[in-house]
Amino acid sequence: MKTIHVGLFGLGTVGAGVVKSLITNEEHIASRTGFRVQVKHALVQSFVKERSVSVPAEFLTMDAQTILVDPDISIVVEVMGGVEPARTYICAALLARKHVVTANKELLAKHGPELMALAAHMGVRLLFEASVGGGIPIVRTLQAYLTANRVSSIRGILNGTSNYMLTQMQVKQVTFADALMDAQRLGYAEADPQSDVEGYDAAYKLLILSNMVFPVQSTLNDIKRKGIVDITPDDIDFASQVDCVVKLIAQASYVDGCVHLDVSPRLIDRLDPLATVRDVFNAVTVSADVVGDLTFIGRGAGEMPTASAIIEDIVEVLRSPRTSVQPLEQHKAVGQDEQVEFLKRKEYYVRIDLANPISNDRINEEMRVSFRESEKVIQIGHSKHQLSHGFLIATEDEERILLFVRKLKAIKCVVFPYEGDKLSILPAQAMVL
Ligand SMILES: NC(=O)C1=CN([C@@H]2O[C@H](COP(=O)(O)OP(=O)(O)OC[C@H]3O[C@@H](n4cnc5c(N)ncnc54)[C@H](OP(=O)(O)O)[C@@H]3O)[C@@H](O)[C@H]2O)C=CC1
Ligand SMILES: N[C@@H](CC=O)C(=O)O
Repeated sequence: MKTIHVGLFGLGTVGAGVVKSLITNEEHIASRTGFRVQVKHALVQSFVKERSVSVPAEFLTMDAQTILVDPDISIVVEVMGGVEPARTYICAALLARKHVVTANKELLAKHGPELMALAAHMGVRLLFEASVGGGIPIVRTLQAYLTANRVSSIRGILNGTSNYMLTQMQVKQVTFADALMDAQRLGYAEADPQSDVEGYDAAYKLLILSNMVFPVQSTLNDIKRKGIVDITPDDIDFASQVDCVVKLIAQASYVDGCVHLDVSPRLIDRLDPLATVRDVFNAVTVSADVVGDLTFIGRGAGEMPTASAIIEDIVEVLRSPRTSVQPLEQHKAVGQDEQVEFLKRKEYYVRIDLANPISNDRINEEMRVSFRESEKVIQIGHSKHQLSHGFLIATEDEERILLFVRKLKAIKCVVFPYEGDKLSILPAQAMVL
């Protein structure tokens, strides 16, 4: 039986998971593919760092050339993260006619088209299942099993760290900082966790999916992005008062020849299927013209789920060293900044943090002058000392929310979409509870 030698760029959380599972499942993979798959070298930055997998000293290298010039290594797995030097090493591997498997969403979101073109030119494969949704097989499903469908939207939870943190804050009442530390300890967070909590990571993944299914090529600049950094336990509490939960939702829609991309926290109804997606789980609903809606759910981050996606890509290379799927023909986006009418948000969750306590009478008075009778406002809660107030507001004009906030001399205001149904069942008039 032939042995396939793999070179790893990186031996952190994901790299260690790949090594462990290739060892554990070596016989199983051999029986299913007819190949033995073994990692020969791993590129690291330190020889002395403690690792979750024990490897012989000669296995590690700090010189990328050890992998790049080794003729035995036919598949390179890039799990180091970041743009450089990952991009340079991947290009060098492709130029050396090695297949590349990567989990690097940031690199793909920023340089995906050029790397894919290089792989196609060199006649080798560049696979990236692990870059979106951790262990969920969403990338190949979209590429290979929805080719005859036209996709109209993708909506989901694409960042395991944020979802884990929001769940911990909701269920165990832990602070934002403690929840983040926990996510880092569990290996879910990026090396720079700002990428997770500021919504960049989810935006990279949304862009990768969007560019696979829509005929218009988008860039990171086309994404409206907001992360969970401003979310407080009060938001989670106010959300529960109206049977909602806070989730970081990534959404891509293709309407009238334009792609609309948005990553933001949202108050979603607790009966929304995404509301039950907890902890590190991710979920993606794809809507397509022939098949209808398909929902995928699974662990979106962590050592083993991500290793699973990488190994399935390695197996895919063994089965099909030449791609059989034609990429979608795309044209560049033009004039996409105008949101189409039905995508415009009209219902908002608003939290106002004030420097001094304020009475409900005063809030009521400001509301009367700030909002029209046709607009709807409910106060859904306030913190113990009335310093933090939560509202649901239905308005055609987001500016009026800011005007209302300014009148209260608030020091901080958080506004994001509300997707529950409490406002729709109210009569059209401003009111305070
Ligand atoms: N963690 C997860 O759940 C998931 C991660 N990903 C992606 O997978 C990739 C890896 O993530 P993860 O394993 O968590 O990251 P880690 O930070 O745990 O590991 C990174 C590894 O790369 C090595 N490395 C980094 N920079 C260099 C460099 N310049 N030269 C040599 N070696 C380098 C590090 O070496 P050393 O150990 O010596 O420091 C380390 O072994 C990232 O792109 C991430 O976005 C994708 C899906 C899920
Ligand atoms: N940091 C990422 C890791 C997987 O892509 C996440 O939390 O989702």
